This record gives sequence, C-alpha cells and structure tokens, in this order.
Amino acid sequence: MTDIERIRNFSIVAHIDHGKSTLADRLIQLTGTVAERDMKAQMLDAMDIERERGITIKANSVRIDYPAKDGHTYVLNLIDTPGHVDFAYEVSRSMQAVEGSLLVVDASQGVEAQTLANVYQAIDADHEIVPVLNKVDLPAAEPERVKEQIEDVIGIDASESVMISAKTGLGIPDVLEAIVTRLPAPKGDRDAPLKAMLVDSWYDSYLGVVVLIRVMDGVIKKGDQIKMMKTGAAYKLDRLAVLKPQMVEIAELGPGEIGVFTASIKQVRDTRVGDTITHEKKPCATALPGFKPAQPVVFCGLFPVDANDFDDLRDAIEKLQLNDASFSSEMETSAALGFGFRCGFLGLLHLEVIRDRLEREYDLDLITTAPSVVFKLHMRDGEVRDLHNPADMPDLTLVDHIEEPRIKATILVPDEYLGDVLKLCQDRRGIQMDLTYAGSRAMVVYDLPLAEVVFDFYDRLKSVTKGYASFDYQITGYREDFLVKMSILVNDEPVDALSIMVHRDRADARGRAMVEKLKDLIPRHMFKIPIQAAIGGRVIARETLSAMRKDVTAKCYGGDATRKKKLLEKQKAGKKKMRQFGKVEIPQSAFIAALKMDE
Ligand SMILES: Nc1nc2c(ncn2[C@@H]2O[C@H](COP(=O)(O)OP(=O)(O)OP(=O)(O)O)[C@@H](O)[C@H]2O)c(=O)[nH]1
Repeated sequence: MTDIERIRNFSIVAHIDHGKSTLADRLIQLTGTVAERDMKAQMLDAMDIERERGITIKANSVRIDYPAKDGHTYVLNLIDTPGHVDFAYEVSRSMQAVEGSLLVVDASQGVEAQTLANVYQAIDADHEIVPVLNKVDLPAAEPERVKEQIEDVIGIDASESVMISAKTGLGIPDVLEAIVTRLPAPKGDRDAPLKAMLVDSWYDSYLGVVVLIRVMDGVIKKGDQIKMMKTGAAYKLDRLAVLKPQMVEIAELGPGEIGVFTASIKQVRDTRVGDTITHEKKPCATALPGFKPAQPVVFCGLFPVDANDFDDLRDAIEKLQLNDASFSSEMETSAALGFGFRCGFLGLLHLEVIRDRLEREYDLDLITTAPSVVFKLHMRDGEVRDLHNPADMPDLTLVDHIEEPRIKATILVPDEYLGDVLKLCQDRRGIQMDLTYAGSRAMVVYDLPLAEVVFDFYDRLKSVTKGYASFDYQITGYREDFLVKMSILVNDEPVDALSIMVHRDRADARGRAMVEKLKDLIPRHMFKIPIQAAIGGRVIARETLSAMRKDVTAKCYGGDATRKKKLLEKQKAGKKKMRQFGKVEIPQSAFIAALKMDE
C-alpha cells in the first residue's frame, strides 16, 4: 500500500487535438512505465475507431512511478477522460475520482469550446488546476496571448503555466514536478469501512468485465466480498490490479489509490459508472453523491438492408452492448423497413461510432432512420408518455401538448464567421443567451431545441465556419412547443422511416424540401409516383415523379442474350440497396439524404 502523502491523482482536460494523448504518452515514456520498445503511440486510446477518428471514448487509466526532485518516489495516477460532449457524465465521474487536472491548451489555437466545458467540470470537482501550454514548438504558438485568454475566459491564474511540446518532449519533466508540487495528495480514512467509486468498466474477452475504481476510504483486497450499493449486487473479488498500463496484480488498495478488479461479472451493464462499492459484511453508511444512470437521449432505427441479415444484426448489437451499457436497443418492426431495432444513444457521436462499428466490424449494410430525440407527450388524461419514435405518435386528439428537450450550446468562433453562426442558430429555433468576446473570437451561448441539433447541426456549423468553430452542449430540460408529426407518402403509402417531428411553423418548408429531394432520389418507375408530405390527413407539399418511358433492356435489340442477362443482373445487384414500398423501390441512400437540410 502506498503512503497517501505520496499519491497524486489527476486527469488531463483539453479540447480535441490539443495534445492530451501525446502528453500522456510522454509522461508514461519518460517515467519508464512502459519499456521503450513496447511504446505504441497513444497508449491510452485502445480502440481502432478511437485511433482513426482521433477521439477518446472510454475513460482509462495509468499508474506511473515518479522519483521526484525531493528524493521521494510518488505514485501518479492518470485517469483519461472521454473528450466528447456525449460523455459528460462519465467525465464528471472521472473528475470526482481525482484531485487535480492538467489543463492542456494548444498554444497556437487557444481556448476552445471543449476546453471550457471540461475545465468547468474540473472546477466543479474542486480540482487544483495546472495550465499547460502545448505545441510551443510551432511557429504559430502565442503562449503569452493564450495565457491571457485562459485568465480572461476561464478565470484561473495562468502566470505559472508550464510550457511544453509534447511532440519534442520539451518541458515534460516540469509537468511531472508540477503534478507533485502543485496538486494536493488525496485524503481518506484507512480505518473506515470501504468506500470506492466505480469510475469505468469494460469487457475484456479473457478476463470478463474489468472495473476501474478509486478507493475513497478503507482498504480493498483480493478475495473480498463486495457489494455495489446502487444495483445491490454482491461479488467476490478474484483479481485486483493496477494499470501500468498493462495489468499488474496487487494485494490491496488503500485510500487515494486507483486500480481495477475482476469478479466474474457477466456484463458491463451490471456495473454502473458512479456507483459506490463497499464490503458486503461491513458496508459504509452512505453512498457517494451524484450517481446518475446512463440515459440515452438520441434514438434512431437500425434496419438491415438485406432482411436475411436480421439475426446477424441482433448478435452484433448484443456483442457491442457487452461493452457499452449506455447503448440501448429494442426490436422494432416497420411496415416499410421490416424487422430492425430502435436504438438509444448518449448523443450523435455515440450513434455514429456504434453504426460505424456495426458496418465495419460486423460487415452489415444498414439503413439508419432519422435520429430523433425523446419527446414528452402530455396526454389529455394527464398521463405523460415518452415518444422515442415519431412513427408511434398517437392520435393528436388524445394529446394535450408536447414538450421537447432543450440544450445550452456554447460556440467559440472567429469573428468573421459570427454572422453565419448566429444565422444558423436562429434558423434552428435558437434563443441567444450570451455573446462575449475573447480576443478576436466570439463566444456565443444559445438555448436550442436538441431536435434541431441532432441531425446535421454540427456538420453545418463546421461548414459555415470552415472548421474554425468549436461547439459543446448540455441538456437543460424540457419545454413545450408547437410540434407536429410530419409523414411522407410515396405513391400514397406512408413511409414511416421518413416521418419526423417538426415545429409547425417549419413544417411547410421542411415538407416541401423533403418531397423535392425525394423526387430526385427515387428512380423513375413504369408509372407516375406522387410524393407527398402530410400533417395528419392534410397534405402540405406534393411532387410527382413522372413515369419512365423505356425499360433498361430496350436498347439491347437483336438477340444478344448475354448482354441482356448482364444488364438484368446489374439491376438486381442494385436492388439489394433498394427497399420496396408498395410498388415503389426507394434506394437506401435516400433515407438520410432526404432528411438533410440545405440552408
Ligand atoms: N507540433 C506539435 N504537434 C503536437 C504536439 N502535441 C501533439 N501534437 C499533434 O497534435 C495532434 C493531436 O494530438 P493528440 O495527442 O492526438 O490530441 P488529443 O488531445 O489527445 O486528441 P483527442 O484524443 O482527439 O482528444 C497530433 O497530430 C499530434 O501529433 C506538440 O507539442 N507540437
């Protein structure tokens, strides 16, 4: 067991790409935690997709032994936090598990939206914060200006920022010293009953579920009989270890320490981030505050393009859920799309990552329906229902009013793009709450309906600002608005995968845009096809796709049978990506394309 005075627990907060992973790698490397030859760049980002997209999804941790200048060897525990907005709750739990943060800011870029969101979480958790200016090797680095910005925008003292280049290794020893001298040691009572926080968990194909914990009070040992206070489940610990970052078994962990255990836990779902772990026989009196179960906020339907792949899709979803308790699924049948799943996600990025993995790792062709948020239906009889799928919208006469989730969005953007950003937010029913300046950049805060953000807001924001805006949001609550369900009818058949909830004032424009798009996206058939948008029984927009004149084989005159056969085969292959709606075939790509809004 480590002397509590010689422990420092910390996390690194940064905006995406400011160099968090590179710094972590350097710290690990410099302290010889990993032998040089085992050093893979970005040790902490385990998953391929994370590496490819350059984002950190699952929190993880590493324990570093550091001989400090004062002659003592310290144990430094770095908990890596997910950098994306969708995982705000996971970030908040990781923050509770440590006492300090390194605030990494790219000295050539300055403070960004996620820097703010994450540093506020660190401040909320009462962290001691050490500002670290990275990338000072770049000619464009302006450390003095960025220091000022940190003081102006975040309001913390940046005069003693550590200047580093995680790339060249410059300043890394200073970071290690700052961790020891400027961050506080943890506190905890060794003699009190065990109280540990469940910080993270993941599924390992050899070990089963691995649980990352921070001990607050008491001592945990291999073989202990433990209990999770929120779920009530009890387990016997069969392995206790620290991560260096590979697992090294350890006999016990005391207050202030961070480590992992395994205990024959079947699925990640049985472990809840933020839960309190204690001894079954001698439990602690109260659980740690702030526990919140993971709540999916964005839903969409996932259907196999080829109905025969349904079983494969179900198996793949079950496998992914082994490692991700926040991704929910429920079987769904759609008249148009057949059998599939209605899935819930923490946010848009989470949705994209899961869909990508299903398509890539499990080789599935999927139709994704429009992402939707959870609407609250206040029924006339007083009942309040959650609506996860616009297709399930009940008869309007039964509904008194509808509420939708709202967010507080923070956007940082260079001055010259401010006008475009304001217009975009305004177009998405936003209400401006704040507008301030930090140097040549504006910080805008908007109250927006989440429904207007889930689809393509982020893409639009990036395109109108040429990638210079940064964006972050948090859900603030529900508010009533005049929302209606808009259905799309193709050849008089409703296509439920295309129905959306929309504000009444926007319905006409959205409806018109969608039918116009669909007219281009649906190939011509042998007959005329009306395409309509409707609210209830009322058609608000209509286009007609005219009939095709010739069939594809018509130009193969003469008896060229092979050519004809080839053409028909080609057509058949193309059909695999099509869906049949009544007599009409709609290409898979049309579903998402039709919902994109051009502004
Ligand atoms: N020139 C220079 N480039 C750096 C430095 N530190 C990191 N980079 C580069 O900046 C990019 C982003 O670095 P990462 O460490 O992946 O950033 P991150 O903050 O971990 O990003 P996420 O994992 O996406 O949150 C990489 O291409 C790094 O090579 C530095 O000190 N100088």
